[in-house]
Amino acid sequence: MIHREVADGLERLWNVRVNCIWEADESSRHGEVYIFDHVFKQECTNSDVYGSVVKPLVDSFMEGFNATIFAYGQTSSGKTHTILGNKTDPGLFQLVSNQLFQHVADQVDKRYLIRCSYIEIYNEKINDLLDKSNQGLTIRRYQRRYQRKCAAMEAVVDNVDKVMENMMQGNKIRRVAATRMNERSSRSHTIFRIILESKDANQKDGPVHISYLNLMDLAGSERVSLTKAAGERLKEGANINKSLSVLGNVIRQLSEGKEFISYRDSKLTRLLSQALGGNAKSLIIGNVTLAAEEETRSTPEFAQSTKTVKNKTKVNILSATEETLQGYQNLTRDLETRLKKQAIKLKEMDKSKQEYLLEIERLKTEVSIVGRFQMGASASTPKKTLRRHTFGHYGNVSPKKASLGYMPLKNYPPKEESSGREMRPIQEETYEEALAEAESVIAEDVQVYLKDNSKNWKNLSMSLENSLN
Ligand SMILES: Nc1ncnc2c1ncn2[C@@H]1O[C@H](COP(=O)(O)OP(=O)(O)OP(=O)(O)O)[C@@H](O)[C@H]1O
Repeated sequence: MIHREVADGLERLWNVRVNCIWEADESSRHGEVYIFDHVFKQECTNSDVYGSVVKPLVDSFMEGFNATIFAYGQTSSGKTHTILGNKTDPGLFQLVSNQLFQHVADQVDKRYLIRCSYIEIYNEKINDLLDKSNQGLTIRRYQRRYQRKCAAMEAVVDNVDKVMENMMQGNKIRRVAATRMNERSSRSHTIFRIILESKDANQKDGPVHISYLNLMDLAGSERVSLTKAAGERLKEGANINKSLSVLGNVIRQLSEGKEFISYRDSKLTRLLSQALGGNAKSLIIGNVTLAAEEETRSTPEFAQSTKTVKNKTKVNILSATEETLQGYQNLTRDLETRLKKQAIKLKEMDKSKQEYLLEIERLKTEVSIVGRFQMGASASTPKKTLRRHTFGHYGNVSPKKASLGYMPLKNYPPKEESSGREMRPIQEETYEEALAEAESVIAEDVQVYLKDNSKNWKNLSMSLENSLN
């Protein structure tokens, strides 16, 4: 029983001993004793579960058999805790990965390639948890093996940390929500798949063994009367219950030896078809709470029906040609993944380019505003003022010339420019030179002005000539 159940003062309604579980109330009309390979008491840890039932399955996986482990049970019964665990009680993810990479390190005469993928089935839609952009995947048969898979991203992993990194990355986007029964209730079924390819290091063209290990955390069945779900949670709950009910039907059909098995009725059963009646060794972990009657009963009943399902398992060996094909497929997949990443990068670069272009445009506008301001300032200053101040003028000047910045020589140097600096007295020859230069400057001005204002050239030349006299 978990903290919430203890805090709510719930009673223990089930008894557990060795490999049996039965209802504490003997008078219950369901007073059946359910017997399994193992029944773990509530004091047991994930490591106890792993050591007893999971490790042998992982051993088979490493020998080349497909394997599937799924956690099944009502909402809040501890499925995610079993698969993910916590710091003090590591989950199957961590324990399986430790075993796998320890095995790989020990086998010096073998070469391995290990990949992993992580998907969720949410409201009957398959989403890639390792690649956010890869959503709504379709299920396909592959390699003439009647296996089904979807084009999820496969990440190459070569140590435990990388497996955990991928798992944590996927968990960040897995659909989880708070319900009345569980603060972090899984709203989707997840499948973490490890693909192991191995071959003899000394045989160049030797056979390749390939096997799949699926670690599944199913969403929990839930009763609306207990969860009080509404809106989106209600829709999710309905989808979860529906897919679990299809799973129950498939198990029943398999256990009754029916010819037609309704795998196609849900995405979950289609993806699980290998694990249920196909080429895989499967382990079902039924999670229950001892504090509920009816909901808890449904789990041992389901688990019991799976016991009669017979799978046909064999080691998967790829021929040399298939290995090559597999290699090409891997290469294509890697390239596709890299292409996708590049496309995302390009998009980002394009975005930054757009931002740069906008910035350039903004700076250009600023420059032109400053330019206009400077032009305006120079337009308001008589163009020749400075030049003429350098040599000054003799005698009186006409009002027009004065407006252009000319001044009588007797006023030279201008008071406002004296600023404490002593000016050189103007010599007679200097004046002659200055006058000659002034005339040439004015002639230049006239030429320029005439060019620009050809219509008014006569008036202007006259006025300039007048002002010089
Ligand atoms: N064996 C355990 N030891 C300690 N805490 C546990 C154990 N099992 C479950 N819990 C706690 O109970 C709560 C519900 O567990 P968990 O989320 O694993 O349930 P679940 O079956 O995955 O639920 P859902 O189907 O709603 O996702 C969590 O807070 C979890 O930490």
